[in-house]
Amino acid sequence: MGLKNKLFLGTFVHSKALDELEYLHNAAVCVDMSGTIVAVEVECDELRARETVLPRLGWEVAEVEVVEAKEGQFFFPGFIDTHLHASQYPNIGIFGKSTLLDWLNTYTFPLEASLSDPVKARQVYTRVIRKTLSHGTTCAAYYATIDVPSTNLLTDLCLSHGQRALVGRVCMDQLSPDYYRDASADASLAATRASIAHILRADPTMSLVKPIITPRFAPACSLPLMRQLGALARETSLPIQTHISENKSEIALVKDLFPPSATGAADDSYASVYDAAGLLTDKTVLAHAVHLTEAEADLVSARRAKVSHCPCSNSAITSGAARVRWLLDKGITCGLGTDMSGGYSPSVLETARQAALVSRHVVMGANGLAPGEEREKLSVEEVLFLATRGGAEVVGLEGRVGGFEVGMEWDAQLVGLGMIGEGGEVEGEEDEGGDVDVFGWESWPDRVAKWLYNGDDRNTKKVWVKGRLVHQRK
Ligand SMILES: O=c1[nH]c(=O)c2nc[nH]c2[nH]1
Ligand SMILES: [Zn+2]
Repeated sequence: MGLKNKLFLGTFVHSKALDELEYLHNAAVCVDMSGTIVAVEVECDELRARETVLPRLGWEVAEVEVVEAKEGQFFFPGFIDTHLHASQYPNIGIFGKSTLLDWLNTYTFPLEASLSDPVKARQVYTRVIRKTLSHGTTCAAYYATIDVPSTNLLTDLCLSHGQRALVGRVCMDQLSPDYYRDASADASLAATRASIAHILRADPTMSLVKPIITPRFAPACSLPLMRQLGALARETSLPIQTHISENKSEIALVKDLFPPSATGAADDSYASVYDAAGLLTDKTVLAHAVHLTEAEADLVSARRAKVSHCPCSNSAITSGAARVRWLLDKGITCGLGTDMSGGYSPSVLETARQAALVSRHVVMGANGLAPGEEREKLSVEEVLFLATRGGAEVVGLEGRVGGFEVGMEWDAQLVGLGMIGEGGEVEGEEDEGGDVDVFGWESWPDRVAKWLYNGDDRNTKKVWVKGRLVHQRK
């Protein structure tokens, strides 16, 4: 791929802990040809890096590519979108006043079914990858559709565009329209195996793309199918993604469809249905988890399953306000999901902003719950943790991406804010800051807060995955 050793210079910001961002100023990060961070040096300008760090690494100074963050710019880990439907991208913003079950039938199933057209699938999947990369999403956990060839195409496009991804063929063999349903549990399993085999052929070491077993959600899956997918997860050690407790009517439907007499579970809760089928593992990503009961959250925690918090979607299709602090207090690992197109935005930054705001609604009293305590509020630092390190743990990439440490891979974005000069103009033609104006007197935490609340893709200047430049703002 013609990759070179790289030297990144400037300010680096990443999460140290849930509520703590670390600011490394005047720092140098060296990334080798494989995309791995091999040195992180503070108090290190270009001269010092050339004279001491590069020789120590045995690198030819002339062959190193240097990328410098200018005044007002900083490097930040790439975002991890832990839940989105690549196939629904054309529908973002289109949901009217629907709620989950009518939204699926009205907007979603017809669109997903139409992507069995390979020309349309290529158009949509190319666009969603480009768009999410342009918003700094370096890793995405994608739902595709039930169609194997177009799901394979999504894998191929992630690889050619260089986006890290988990790709899931959607499994659904009941309670969905005739035109969009797997013919049987066995057919669903066989198709899933075919899409897994394709990924393993295309990326044998799963260095960029990994398969993820994807039962759509309990109502659309028969018990035999869920059990077979649970067995497949045990056989392959692959991750699982599904939805849980998003909407009250959905939960009532699950209780009707899966009584304990059928599942063998101790109760009729949504989490118990998945658990009884072997789908609640430490590699399971559960989207939403808005209305979990205390006992369900304890079960999710005991199984070490993860939660993808999708605040844009939960507000858009009126699902409710997930209690993230409560989930975190239970020891459940959480990340953020745009959940396009239940969610209206391709941006994890927007999702982080909405996570902060929804947590304030929890404090004010949402979901028919009594107003929560102040501490339910999520801070700027916390939502950015969820968008990076939290997301990495949700998708099983902790220690590999989500921060700037030796041994981690360089999945990163260069963020630029508008620096305002004395005349009130943005300094430097190409340094558009979008809605983020920085006057120069703000502290670094305040600059990052301004980015969180007003930033967008105009601030995402460059994006790398595994050391490869995969997006550059024109
Ligand atoms: O947000 C959601 N999007 C979906 O496509 C879906 N399918 C089942 N449940 C769902 N929830
Ligand atoms: Zn979803």
